Amino acid sequence: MDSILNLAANTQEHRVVVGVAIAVPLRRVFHYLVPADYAIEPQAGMRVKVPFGKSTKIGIITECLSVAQWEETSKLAASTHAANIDNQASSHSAALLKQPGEQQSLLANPPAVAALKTLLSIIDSSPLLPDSLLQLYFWLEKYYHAPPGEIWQTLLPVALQKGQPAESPRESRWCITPQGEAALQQNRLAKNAVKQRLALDSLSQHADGIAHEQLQQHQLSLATMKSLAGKNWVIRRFQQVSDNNQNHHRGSVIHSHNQLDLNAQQAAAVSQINQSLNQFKSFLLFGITASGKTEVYLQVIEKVLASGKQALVLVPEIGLTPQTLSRFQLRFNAEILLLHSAMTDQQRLQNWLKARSGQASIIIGTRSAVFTPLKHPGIIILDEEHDLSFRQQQGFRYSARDVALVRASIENIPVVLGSASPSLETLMNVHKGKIEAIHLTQKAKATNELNYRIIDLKKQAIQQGLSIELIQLIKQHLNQQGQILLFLNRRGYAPVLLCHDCGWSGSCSRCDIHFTYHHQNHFLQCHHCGSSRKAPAQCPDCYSEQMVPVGHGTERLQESIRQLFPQAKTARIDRDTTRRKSAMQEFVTAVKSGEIDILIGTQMLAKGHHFPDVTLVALIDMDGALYSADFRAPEFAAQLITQVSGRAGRANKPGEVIIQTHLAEHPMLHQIIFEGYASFADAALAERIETELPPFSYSAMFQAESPHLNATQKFLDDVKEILLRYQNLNVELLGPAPAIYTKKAGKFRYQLYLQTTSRNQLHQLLALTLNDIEALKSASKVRWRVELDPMGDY
Ligand SMILES: Nc1ncnc2c1ncn2[C@@H]1O[C@H](COP(=O)(O)OP(=O)(O)OP(=O)(O)O)[C@@H](O)[C@H]1O
Ligand SMILES: [Zn+2]
Repeated sequence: MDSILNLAANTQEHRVVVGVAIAVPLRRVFHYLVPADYAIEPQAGMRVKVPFGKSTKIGIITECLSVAQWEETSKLAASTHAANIDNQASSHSAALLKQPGEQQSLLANPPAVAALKTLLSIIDSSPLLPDSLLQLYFWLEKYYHAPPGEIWQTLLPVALQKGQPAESPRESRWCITPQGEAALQQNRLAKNAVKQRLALDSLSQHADGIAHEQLQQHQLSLATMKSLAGKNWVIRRFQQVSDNNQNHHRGSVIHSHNQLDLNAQQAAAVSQINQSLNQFKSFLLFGITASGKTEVYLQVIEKVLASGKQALVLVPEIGLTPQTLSRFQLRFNAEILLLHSAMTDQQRLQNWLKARSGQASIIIGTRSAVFTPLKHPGIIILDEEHDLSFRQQQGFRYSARDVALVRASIENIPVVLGSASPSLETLMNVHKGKIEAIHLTQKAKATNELNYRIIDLKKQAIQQGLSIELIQLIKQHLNQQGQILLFLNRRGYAPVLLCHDCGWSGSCSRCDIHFTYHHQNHFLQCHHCGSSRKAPAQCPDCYSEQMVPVGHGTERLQESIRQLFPQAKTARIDRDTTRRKSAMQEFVTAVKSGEIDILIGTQMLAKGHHFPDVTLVALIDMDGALYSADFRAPEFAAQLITQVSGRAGRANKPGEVIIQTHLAEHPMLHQIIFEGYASFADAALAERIETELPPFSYSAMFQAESPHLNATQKFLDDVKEILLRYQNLNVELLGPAPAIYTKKAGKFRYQLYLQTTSRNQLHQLLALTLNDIEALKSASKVRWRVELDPMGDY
C-alpha cells in the first residue's frame, strides 16, 4: 500500500482514487476520488462515506491507486477483456470496467478521472482489520466469486457497518484515593459504617481498582461507592481499554487444580501440536466420541496463552457456547469472550474490539467468528469440523472450516480440526498430505465398548412409533437408573395431518410440501418457509371431523413416552422448546443433575454434549436419512449415527445404541457399527473417486429463484449459453434442473451445476463470465447466486 501512496504523491495531483466495496449485490467495487487536501491518508480496510446514486452509503476501501495507475489499469483491463485472455480475472480489474451508472460500452474508453465522484469522508484513521485479514478478504473474493460488499457484511460487526466508531470500549474502574488510604489506615470510619470499611478494604487490595461491572461480584453496592466518592475517598476512573493491552493474566494462565492427567494418546496429540505452535500447520484431531478432545485443546491453548498469544475456538452451535465457555473459564485465568449471532450488535462490537486489541485471550464463537481479528493470533481450533453449521447458507456463502485453514496459513499459525466423524473433504486432505491426522482411539474415561443393535422395523409390531423390543429396553434401562436419549430428527407432532374420510392433507401452497402438525398450539406449520395457520378441526374439502395426524415428530414421541412410562420424567429438546435464550443451558443442567430420565430430541442433542449418565441411545427413525437423494446422504447419516451414539456410555456406565429402520441391510449401518467411522469413510471416499464426485471433483452451483418458473429457467439457460463460450475449459455443466425442493415460499428454484476435476479451470470460467452473467437482462428478473463447493441445501 505504501508504494501506491508514494506513487500517488509523485503524480501531478495529490488526488488518489480508491476502490470501495459497497453493500450491493454486484461483483465490483466502485471508484471515488479522495479530496486533494484530505487529512487522512486512505488505506485499504478503512470505512468511507460516499455518494451512491441519490443517497450516501458507507463502504470499505479495498484498493488505493494514483490517478496514473488508475488510468493505466483501466486501459489494461479493457484491452485484456476485449482479447478474452483475462485468466485470473481478479474482480479488481474487472471492476474497473464499469463505473456507477455507466454501461459496458465504456470498456474501450475508461472514464476520465474527472468523471469520478469524490468521496464524502473517511471514517477511520487506520484500517479496521490487520493486514492478514485484508489478505483473507482478497482470497475470499477470488475464491467465492462473491460481491465484495456482501463479503464485508460478513467480515464486520453490524455496528461498524452502520458507521459506529471502532473504539475500544471505555471501561470505568473504582479506585481508592490517597485520602481514602489514609482514612483506612487511621481508622477514621464511623463504627457502624461496615459496608464502607469493607469497600475501602477491597479497593485497597486492588491496585488497579475494581471494574464498575464487577462491583457486585465483590459484594460492593453502588450506593456505598457513591457515598465514599462524596468523601473523596474513592474515585471512578474512565479509561480507554488500550489497543496495546496484552492479555491480562497475572501469574499462571491456568487454574492448574482443574487440569487432567492426559492419557498417552492425548499427551502425544498435545506434544505433536505443540511442536508447530509458531508456524502454519493443519491438524485433524480424529478422536472417537468421549476420547477427550477438549482436554487436548485446553492443554494446547495453555501453551499458546503462555507465549502471549490468543486462541480462536469455533464451535458449531450457540447452544454449545455456554458449556464450552464454562469449561474454559474453569481452566484459564484469562479473559475469554463469546461471539455468536444471538448477541446484540453492541455486545458483538465490544467483543470484536477486545479480540482485535489483544485484550481477550480466548475467543469462542460460532461460524462467523472465524473472521474475528486477533492482535496476537496463536491458534485456531474448530471443533466438530464435520458439522454443517460451519457452512453459511445465506447471503455470502462460505465454509468456516475452509476459511479457517486459509486464515491459519496467512497468519502462519496452526489450525486444529476436531471430530469423531470427519468430513470426507478433510479426510481427503489427510490422504493428500495437506492435513496431518492425529488419532485418539480410546475413550478418556469409559472402559466399556458401546453395544449396538439394529432393529429391523419390517413386519414388526410397532406401538406409537416404537418397536416392542425398544420399549422393553427402555424399561430395562429405567429400572437400572440409566438415562435414555431418544433421537428423532423431526420436530412437531406429526409430519402430515390427513382427513380420514376423503384423504385431504394439509400442504403449504408456497412450497408444495406437507404442513407439519403441531399439537400443542394446534397449528400447521411449513418447516420449509415457516408459514403457519390454525389446524382445521374439520376437513376443508368434505367437512369430516376425522382429522388424523400421520407419522411421528418429537412432540408426539414425547406424548407416547409419557403414556408408556408415566413415572419417567421426560424432556424434549428441539428448536420449538429451545427458543428462549437460556433454555438449552437449563435442559443441559437438568440432564446432568439427573432430573431427567428420558430425553427426546432432534440433532441438537447430537452435538458435543457430555451426559455421563446416559446408558441407552435410540435413533428412532433412520429411514429418511438413508433414503435421501443427496449423494452425501450416507456421509451425513454416518456422522449423525456416530455423534448420537457417542452420547451413550461416556463415563463408567456401559452404553447401548439402538437403530430403528426399515433398511436394516444398508451397508453403511454395518460398516459404522462393526468397523467404525474411519472404515466407512475409506469406502465412501473410494466410491466418490469412482463416481468422480466431490471431494474428488470440484463444483459450483448457480441457483435461481422466482415466482415465475419461466424466469428461472430462462436465466439459467442464458447462464449456460455464456458458460458454453469457454468450452476449451474442462468444466462439465449439469442442468438447469429443478432443485430438490423445487418450490420454497412461493418461489420456484432451479439450478445449474458446474463440475470439474480442475479447480483452477472452474475459477477461470467463473471469473471470465460472471460480469456478463450479472449484466444479463434475465438476471434482473430472478434472485440468483453462485455457490462454491455447494453442500446440503439443494
Ligand atoms: N485424561 C483424562 N482423564 C480423565 N478424564 C478425562 C481425560 N480427558 C478427558 N476426560 C473426560 O472425559 C470426558 C469426555 O471428554 P470430552 O468431552 O473432551 O470428549 P470429546 O472427545 O470432546 O467428545 P465428543 O466428540 O463426543 O464431543 C469429559 O468428562 C472429560 O472431562
Ligand atoms: Zn412453505
